[in-house]
This record gives sequence, C-alpha cells and structure tokens, in this order.
Amino acid sequence: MDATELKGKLGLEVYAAIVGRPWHLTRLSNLQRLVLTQLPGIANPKGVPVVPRKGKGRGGKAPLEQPGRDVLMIAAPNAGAKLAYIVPAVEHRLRSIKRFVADALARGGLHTDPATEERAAKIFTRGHAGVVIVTPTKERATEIGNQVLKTVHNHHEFQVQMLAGGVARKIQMRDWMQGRRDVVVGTPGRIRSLLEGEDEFARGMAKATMLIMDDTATALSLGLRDDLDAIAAYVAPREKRQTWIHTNELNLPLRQMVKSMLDEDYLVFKDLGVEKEVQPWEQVEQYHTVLPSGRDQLPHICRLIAHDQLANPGKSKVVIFTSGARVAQLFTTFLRALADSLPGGKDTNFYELHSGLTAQEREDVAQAWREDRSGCSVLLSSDFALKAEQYGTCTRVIQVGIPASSDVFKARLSRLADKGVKPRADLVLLNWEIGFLTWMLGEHPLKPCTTGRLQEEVEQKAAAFDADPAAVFPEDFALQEKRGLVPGEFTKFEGSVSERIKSVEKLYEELLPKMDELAIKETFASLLGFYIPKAGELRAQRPVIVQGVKQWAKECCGLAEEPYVSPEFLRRLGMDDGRTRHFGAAWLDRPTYKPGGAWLGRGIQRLKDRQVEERSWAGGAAELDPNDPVADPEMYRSTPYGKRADLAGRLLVPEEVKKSQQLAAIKAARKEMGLPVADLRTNPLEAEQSVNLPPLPRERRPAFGREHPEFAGFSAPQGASRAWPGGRSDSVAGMPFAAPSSVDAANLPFGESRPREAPRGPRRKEDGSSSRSGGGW
Ligand SMILES: Nc1ncnc2c1ncn2[C@@H]1O[C@H](COP(=O)(O)OP(=O)(O)OP(=O)(O)O)[C@@H](O)[C@H]1O
Repeated sequence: MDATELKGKLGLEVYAAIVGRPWHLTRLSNLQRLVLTQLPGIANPKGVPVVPRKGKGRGGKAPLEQPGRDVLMIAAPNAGAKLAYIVPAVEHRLRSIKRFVADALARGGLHTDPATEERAAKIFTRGHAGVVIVTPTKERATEIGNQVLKTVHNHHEFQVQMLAGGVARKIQMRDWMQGRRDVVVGTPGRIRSLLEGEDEFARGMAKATMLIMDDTATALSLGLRDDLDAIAAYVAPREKRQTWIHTNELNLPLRQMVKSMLDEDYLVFKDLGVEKEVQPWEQVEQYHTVLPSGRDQLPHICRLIAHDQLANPGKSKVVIFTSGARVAQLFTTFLRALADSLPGGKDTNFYELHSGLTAQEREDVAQAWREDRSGCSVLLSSDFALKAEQYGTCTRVIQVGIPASSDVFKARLSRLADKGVKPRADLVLLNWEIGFLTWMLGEHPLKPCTTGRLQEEVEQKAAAFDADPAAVFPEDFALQEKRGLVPGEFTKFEGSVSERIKSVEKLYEELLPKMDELAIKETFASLLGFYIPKAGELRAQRPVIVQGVKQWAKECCGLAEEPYVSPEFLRRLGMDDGRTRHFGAAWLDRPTYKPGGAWLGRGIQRLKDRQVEERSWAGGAAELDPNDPVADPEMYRSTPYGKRADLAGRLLVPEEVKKSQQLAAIKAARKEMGLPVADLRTNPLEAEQSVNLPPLPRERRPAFGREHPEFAGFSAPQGASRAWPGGRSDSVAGMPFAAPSSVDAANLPFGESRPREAPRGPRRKEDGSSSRSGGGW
C-alpha cells in the first residue's frame, strides 16, 4: 500500500512527517497497512462512538467514528510494528488534547479563544500522561523514543519522557515535573519503581489512557509479568484505557496475559511474514507428570524406562536429564540397584555423563553410549547441554526436574527429531515445580501422564510380552534382521517381565536404608543451589522451594529426617540474592538499609526480636552451622554441581562465582598483609583499590573445587566417606558412582573440580577448634 493512501486518516502534521521529512516512507509494510487503515477509529478513546468535529460530520450526517478497542499485534521481527502502533498512539494523544481543549471552551461558553485554548492544553499536557509504552530493554526504549520523535517532527511542543535504567531517577523526575507528558517510553522495572516511589509520577500516570506493551513475549520470558501487571494497575482503569499488546510470538504465557489484560472484543493484527514452519520439537510426542510426592519419583522413572524397553524391544535407548551432576550420579546409583525391575533386568547398561567428569571422560562415555547396541541402555546426563552428536539416536528423553530453560528443552527435542527418530519425551516434575510448566513451557504440546496410568500401561505391555515373547523377539534370524535387530547384539528379556515390573516398589524399599546419607545431603545441597536462583522461573517463593527440596531428600532418598540447612547457608546459596522489589538495588547497597531492618525501633516491642531473627538471612554474614552440608555453599552453585551451559554446550561460570573468587583472592592477600578483612563484602574491588594491593598471582587465586593451599590439612570427619564431584563415591554400600577415581587436573576446564584424595572435613578455626564457622575462605 502506498503511504499516500493514509491521507485523510491522520492529522496533517503526522501525515507530512511520514511521507515527507523525516520518515520519507513511500510504501507501508503489511502490518502497517492492516493497522493504519483502521484509523482514525482505532485512535479514539474506548467506549462511545465519536462524532467527527470537522467537515461533513457536523450535524451527525457523516458516519460516527468507531470507538477505540484493545489490540493484539502479532508481528514477525522487522515488520514495522513500532511505527504501526506509534502512529495511532500519537494520534490518540493529539486527539485527547484537542478534546480536552474543546471541552474547556465549551465549559466557558466560548467558541474560540486562543488564551483559554493554550491554558487548557498546558494544564492537560503537563498534568495527564498520554500514552505509556513499556518495552523490555533500554535499547528498545531508545529506539521507540526516537521513532516517536520522528513521527511528531511537526509538533514542536510534543515531548517524550524516557524512563529506562542508566539515568538517575532524579533527572527523570525533574524532566517529568517540568515537561509535557505526551508519550512515556520506558522499561517495566524503572516505570514501576517510579510509580511506587514518586507520588506525583503516579498521579500523572493514573490518567494515561493508552498503554502499549512492546515485545511482550520477551518481557514475559524475562520474568517481567509482575511489573507489567503493576503498571497496568496504576494507569487509567481498563474500561477507560486502550491496551495494545505487541509480540513476535503467541505462546501460552502471552495468551494468559492477553486474557487478563484485554477486553474480550480486542482486535487482532497478525503479520508473521512467511508462515511459520512446523518446528522439529513440535513433532516429538511430549508428556508431563506431576508426581504426588518425592516417593513416587524413582518408581515412576523405572516404569518409564520399562515402558520404553517394552515399546522398543531390542532398540531402547533412554536419555535421562537431571538437574545437576550430583543428581545424575545419585540416580545412576539408584537405577542400577533397581535394574532388576526393568524388562532388560540387570543387563540394562547405565551411563552417566555430567560436568563432574573431565572432557576426555565425557567423550569416552558418549562414545560407549553411542556404540551400545544392547537395546537396553540408559544415559543419565546432568543439566548441561549435550550436542546431538554426543548422544546420537535415542528412543526416549526423560527430563527429571525442570530443564535449564525452555530453549534448552526445545533444542534437545529438536536435535533428537533431526536424527530421523521420533522419540517420546517425558517431563517428570515434583508438585512445587509446576509453575515452570505453566509459565515457561506453555508452547510445548505436553500431554499429562499420571503415575497410575503409566503403571497400568506398563503392566499391560508386560503381560502382552509374557503371553507371547516370540512375537517380540522372534527366533527367526532373518526376521530379526529384517526388523533391524542384529542377533546376539541386543538383550532379550528373560523370565516373567510382569513379575519384574511389579517388584520395583519392593526393591526400592530395600534399597533406601543402604543409601549413603552424606551423598544424599550433598545432592540435596546441590539441588538447592540449582533451584533457589530459579524461583522466578518456577513462580514459587524461595522458602517453598527449600521446603520442597527438603521433602524430596526425605521422601525420595529415604532420609529419616528432612536435612538441615542454616539460614546463613541458604543466604550464601542465593536465598537473598540482593534483588528486591526495589529492582536490583541490593539491600546492603541501599543507603537506607540498617542492619536488623528499617523497622527496628518502631512497632510492638515484643515482636522486635523475632523480626530481627527472621530477617537474619538477609543481613550480615552469620556463621554456618556444623550440621550444614559439608562443602561451602558457593560450591553447590558452581560447575561441578551441574551449573548450566549455553546451547552450544559451553559451561558457564556464573558471575557470582567469579566475584566470590575475586573476593577470596583479596581476602587472602589482605590476611597475609595483616589488614582487616571484615568490611569487604559489599564491594571487593573498591576494597582492593583502597589499599593498593597488587593483584594476586594467578596461581594463587583460589578456584572453586580445586585444591587450594588454604584447604590443606583438613581432616575428614570421623567415619565419613563421601562422594566428590567427578570422583568416586566409595560409601554407597556396594554401589559406587560410575565416575573414574582419578582425573587429570590439567584437563579440567575453568571452574571444574577435581577429585580429592581425602575428603574434606569441617574447617578449623584459628584457635584450633573444629567448626564450620566463617565460611569457606
Ligand atoms: N513502511 C516502511 N518502509 C520502509 N522502512 C520501514 C517502514 N516501516 C518501518 N521501517 C523501518 O524498518 C525497520 C524496522 O522497523 P521496526 O523497528 O518498526 O520493526 P519492528 O517490527 O518493530 O521490529 P522488531 O519487533 O523486530 O523490533 C526500522 O528501521 C524502520 O525505520
């Protein structure tokens, strides 16, 4: 469509800016054509039809203009969506100003009066915010702001308020108080923080009658839903405001957002360019199970493996992804012990592949797995991305616990599908993980599969096999070859498969008392390290997650009691990551922060002590407890415990670990020089500069999981033998982890651990007493 066809639909000034300077557009994109041809109605306020004020409209002879409606705009990237909503937004604002001025004149009984018009326009534009555009990033906000300015090129007084991070709030508030509030463009965090902190800002924003949410799918994937909801609650109420949602894709979280934010009769403008191809992962059959309790986890996994062995006799290859290396190790131990309950029985081969192994070991395991032709093999892998060629073809993917992200989940399934097989994928979650399913995996065609239904199905398949084993494993070699089964290479099922399947619960009961408590507690701590930072994605509060993991340790691993973790241990695992509803300003960095809480000295006396106690995990450095898991909390957040990798399989060293390493180096140097070390928590780099310390030589910087001179000489607790990441657990009665016992330190990638000769015991205090106080430095 020619841009000139917009003539008459827009105000002259905006039209001139589009076809002339500065836009110089000759043609409109498809999306722009769809949206802009709906002008002027689409820019009108909601509710009643509008009587045109000019030309034939007077006297009601011309058709009324349609009232504005909510809009959902689904557009492929670069479809010109910004201009498609900016033009109606600018028109909306200009019309609102005109309407206010006309009403002011009418109230004064005037037909025209330049002074009244000017005064009314001034009051309106400085008191009422017009259009609010919220976008996930500062860069996009800048881009949108610039496009708005281009569009209002011929309206010299028009102003855009930019409210993204990186500029002092004070400056933003000064501009807000002094300037016009025609269009507000900003990021959700900053806008919400100003709304909650600045009354005058909130007052102006409450009058905004158009809210545009740009790139909403991205905002939701960044966990900004709460901020968007909060902003929507501050601007004009739904019946008086137009809400526009722009998105590049329509996934489940976005649908939920549309349902809660838009009126039922919203308009949809869709331009996805070339029709989206069906993605490979969409072709994979996907099921999810939310377990009634942790007790059901392992029996359910066994049944899933059994199901696959029965569904693909002689060909079964199952990959199980777990949340971290320690879980992969622990579950391999469990599953080996429960193998008798599988159709393939003890002949089922188990492999484990995780960040606790060296690169060479990982390669060896992957190769052995690829070459396994038994038709009864299971690979347990931690939550770092595996490349497709590493695991070749397989018949089933079982994801235990949430995946690192929805992209990682998709990539795994896609790669499997690319290989020409169409495996089934099963996602097995505990009940407190269900938020991830709803919020992060909304677009996956996951079907429910209950524990009971699976059990029934497996038992039916087993009975069918027992009734006629020759139908599944024919004696006829020619037939076997025809079916792709090479005689002698695959494992046949021996004896009564039904009996085996039913034995899983009994075997599990017998196994639990034999499991090593220390290994379980360590796995428990690594799970805390994995899940606590994911509270946002799980849409669960951190204490709920902690309780869930504790229960898991008791129910699934058979601990007599829920394991103990001290508040300080939790704090160092990220329980208080410094993020608050004050948008990233760490409590400790805030000038208003007082140790013990700002409420100290107010309120009811008898509650004060309790509040301080409850708040202790958020405050200063307390001591760890002797009953805490053995290693330092930071260890459980690091690579050896299965910290995430990117999609290319590169292991990521998280920022916090890097920072901790820096801090440890500085502390060690200061200690050596006899300087105090207690005040370094908040800003280690500043502290380093303040004493002009030379940087520590590289070899002296303590690295997590590596032997460090500071650790030398610690004795193991009496009778404690334990599993180290990448090393061997020699204490899980008769069931060692499969990891090799020696690892070449030179091959270790940055941040990985090496096995220790001797297990590390509690830290020694300087006075020689044995305690875990003071953390791991
Ligand atoms: N009708 C048009 N003719 C030519 N160029 C245009 C037209 N509309 C927009 N553009 C230009 O195309 C580029 C992309 O437009 P825009 O940023 O609005 O796309 P978008 O759909 O918002 O993209 P995304 O959502 O991926 O950020 C911009 O540089 C813009 O100036």
